[in-house]
Amino acid sequence: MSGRFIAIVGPSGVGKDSVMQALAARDPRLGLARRVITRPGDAGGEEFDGVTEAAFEAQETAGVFALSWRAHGLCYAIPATVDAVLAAGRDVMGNLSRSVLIAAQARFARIEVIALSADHATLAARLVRRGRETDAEITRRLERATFTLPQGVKAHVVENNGVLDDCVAAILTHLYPGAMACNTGTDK
Ligand SMILES: Nc1ncnc2c1ncn2[C@@H]1O[C@H](COP(=O)(O)OP(=O)(O)OP(=O)(O)O)[C@@H](O)[C@H]1O
Ligand SMILES: O=P(O)(O)OC[C@H]1O[C@H](OP(=O)(O)O)[C@H](O)[C@@H]1O
Repeated sequence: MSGRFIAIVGPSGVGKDSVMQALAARDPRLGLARRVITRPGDAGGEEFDGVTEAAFEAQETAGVFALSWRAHGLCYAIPATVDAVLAAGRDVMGNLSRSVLIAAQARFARIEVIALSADHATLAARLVRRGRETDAEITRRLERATFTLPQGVKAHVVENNGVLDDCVAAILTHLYPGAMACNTGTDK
């Protein structure tokens, strides 16, 4: 059976990248899709392929992306190379925009949507502490926090207000019910 594409979604600052990195470190069954983004490659945060807008559009036209979308003035994509990993039966996580979920459900034969949530004050404090965006950009990101999931999207909602490990454990239990999560790291 093919693997599942695990879409990790939620407002900016909710912890999508942190949770995905922790999941990948905790459980070798979970791969991580490396995104293509029109953001300077040294911006920090997740590992991604930074490209110019012209290069992005050329790759998009050439069909090398499984999914692509625009948000926060940037272009984002999940490369179609994930198909080979899924075909080999491996689950792969990807950080997606909530706006691309209908397309994602159509694109992948098996998909799980994990919607992370955190309260507004927590999101704001995290974005300021992370310091990747300007104050104005942070304000715009927080305004988008209430974006609702498109109708027809079936998501499993997991809170990430508290300890990251609790959120990670809840996701592993949902993805692999009844099975012991493989723990290759150390519990904190
Ligand atoms: N459970 C947590 N407790 C404390 N800090 C956290 C937790 N989860 C994430 N953070 C911190 O919050 C900040 C935002 O997390 P992260 O970049 O993973 O969010 P994101 O959802 O991927 O955001 P964006 O969509 O803007 O990329 C980071 O600095 C991260 O270290
Ligand atoms: O608000 P929505 O549309 O759900 O998410 C929009 C985009 O915001 C985040 O981008 P980044 O990782 O902060 O650059 C997400 O990863 C997504 O690509």
